[in-house]
Amino acid sequence: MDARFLGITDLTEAPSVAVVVDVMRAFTVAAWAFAQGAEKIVLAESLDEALALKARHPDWMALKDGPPAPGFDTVNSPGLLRSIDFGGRTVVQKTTAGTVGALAVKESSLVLCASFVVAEATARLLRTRGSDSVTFVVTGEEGRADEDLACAQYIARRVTEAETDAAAFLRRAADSRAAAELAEGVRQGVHPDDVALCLEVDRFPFAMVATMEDSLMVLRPHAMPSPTGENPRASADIR
Ligand SMILES: O=C(O)[C@H](CS(=O)(=O)O)OP(=O)(O)O
Ligand SMILES: [Mg+2]
Repeated sequence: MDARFLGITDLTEAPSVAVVVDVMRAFTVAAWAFAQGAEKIVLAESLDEALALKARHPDWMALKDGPPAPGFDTVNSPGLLRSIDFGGRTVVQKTTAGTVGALAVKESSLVLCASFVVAEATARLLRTRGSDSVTFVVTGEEGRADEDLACAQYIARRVTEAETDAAAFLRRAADSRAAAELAEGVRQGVHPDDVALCLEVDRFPFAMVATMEDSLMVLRPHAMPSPTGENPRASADIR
């Protein structure tokens, strides 16, 4: 498999297959929202769009990064999300890096959103699909965020080498600037467990597939049962 690793601003055209990586924290949060029962996540272009969507659909739940804000139900923190019941709800998510990266490749024929918690399911989906060229969008720090790059490289390796050891990749993520900022309270809307939750490999047995639905980019879980026969809920169509 030919793997490219690009920052959001390096994208000159939509790749055919894109894996958008945001470990800290957007796509760890998205996975937790699905684990807590969310039906789908609408990736919003802006805070105003997120609030407008929620105004149009009062039963939807909106989340943003940074501190809590009026109109938003919660923030971009896996530790805080863990105690929320999203059963059957639609979540609208807007963050600084992750959601922007996904929207940058909305023309791609396959868009997966990923982090360590869905690494194996993401790799398995790419393996199953037989993609020979995959562009990993490293969303943080203009493509240099080491937690995102390490995760992207881990998933890429895992597509071809199922036994790849995660330890060195996780160490880089643990040593990243994002991890330090979360731990030191530089970032807002943080739970003390956030970094640890972002570093859990294969916590969830689903990949996350984003498709365009009525002009909105919508993320859904895509069950990737393991060879041992687990059969997690939910799926999304892949074009
Ligand atoms: O919530 C996050 O960790 C970041 C935003 S910031 O760096 O804290 O301002 O957003 P993400 O898009 O999840 O990287
Ligand atoms: Mg990030």
